[in-house]
Amino acid sequence: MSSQNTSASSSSSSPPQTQYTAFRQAEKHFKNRAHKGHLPSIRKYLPTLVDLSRPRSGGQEEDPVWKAGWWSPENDVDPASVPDGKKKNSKGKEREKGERPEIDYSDLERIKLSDGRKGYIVAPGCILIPQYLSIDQQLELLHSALAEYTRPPNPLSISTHYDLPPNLFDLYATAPNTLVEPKHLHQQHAQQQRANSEPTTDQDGSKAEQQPTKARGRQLIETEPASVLGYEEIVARNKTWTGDIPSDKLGIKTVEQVTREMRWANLGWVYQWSTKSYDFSRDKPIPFPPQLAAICSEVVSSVPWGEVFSGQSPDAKCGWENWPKDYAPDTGIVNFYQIKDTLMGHVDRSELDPARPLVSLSIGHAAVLLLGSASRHDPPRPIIIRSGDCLIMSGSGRQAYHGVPRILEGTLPSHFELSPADSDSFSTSSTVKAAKQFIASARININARQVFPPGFTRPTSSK
Ligand SMILES: O=C(O)CCC(=O)C(=O)O
Ligand SMILES: [Fe+2]
Repeated sequence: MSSQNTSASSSSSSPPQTQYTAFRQAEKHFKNRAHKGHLPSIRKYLPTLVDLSRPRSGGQEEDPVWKAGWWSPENDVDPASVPDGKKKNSKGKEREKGERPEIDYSDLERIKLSDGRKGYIVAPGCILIPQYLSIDQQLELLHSALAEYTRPPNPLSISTHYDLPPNLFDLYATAPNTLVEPKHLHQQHAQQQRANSEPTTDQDGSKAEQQPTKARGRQLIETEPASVLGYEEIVARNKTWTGDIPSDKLGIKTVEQVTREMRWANLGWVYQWSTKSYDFSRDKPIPFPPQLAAICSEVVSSVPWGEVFSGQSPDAKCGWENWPKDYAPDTGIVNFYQIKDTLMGHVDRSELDPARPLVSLSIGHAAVLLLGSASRHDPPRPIIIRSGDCLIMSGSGRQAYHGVPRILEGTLPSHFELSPADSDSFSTSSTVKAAKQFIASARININARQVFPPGFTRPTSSK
């Protein structure tokens, strides 16, 4: 979890390229939207690129990434070297598709799950299972993510700032012009707001979006891993935390606008973005959705963990022997990305067990996911992550930097398209139709984790 923002990187005030870490360089490459008509070249990253779910050439479903022009040779041009007047604009004409290169996966170790599916070890402890979710599961999760997981008491990125109706997504479907008031109209926090208006900066010096202003980003602060701090220290530190402060810069909006601004929904144990830790002052977590827990536990129990960690001495002791029996997610984040949104490189280290699997499911548009190592100085591997893919991060892979610098426009699989049958049919519910409308310009990522290792007893005195 890290700072998610919507701004394209600026070049004028940024430090020279050499000061950037390898992770940041890749991030900037894929984020760049400064040159219209030039998508960043995916081919430039071909030697390490992973795109395991792409439909076979000549198959029934055309590869949407290819169809959208991401392989086009024109994208290999360094946009900075094209004089302004000569910039090509692909608007109005079909993009040149280029040739789909073959990708060499010989360095990826393949594993067989107990249900017969294939998984690929894309980094130590990190397994990509292409097309793990069936089309029906993708459609069901799309609907649950929007219509169920956004309901109270689950916190949403926008709930700090707006007085939200409890049935937000029903209204999005049936009365999208319903007005929503910002909280600051009722609450006075003038002093804290002034303090909060200082911009935050990430390690490379680029600005992380200010959370209060746009009610969407996440503030970045570096903290020690929860497994190092320990439960009692986290509880002690959080005693002074009084909650996030509503922005004073927001006006009245419609339900449709705030829903499109929503960046995340929190499941289970509540994560505090500003302290980068879970709120352990509650007796128990908000109940985690059982169907989602079942999907995540099932995939974890079907992985041959012994093979995944064979030959990795530090990971040999990470406790993987127990996961098939006792993995039970108790927290999760649902990320909602509009096409221009990005998620900055980060490590998820707020769970008390630093090695237990994080299960990450993708729905809707494809994206470029950068997966690095525990150091930002190692070049990350770009992975085209597509709807239905499942990525599991575990063992030392939980310390790996990762981020989503680009959502790939034009890559929505056809099963999400609103069909004439959907539009005419009274039996298709309004929220099912609205979910398809939402995903037409979005990607959803649902990731599940387990904060407490099984058998952990919370000291009652320190809650
Ligand atoms: O969107 C994704 O695939 C990754 C999300 C993620 O890394 C996070 O929420 O921590
Ligand atoms: Fe993450």
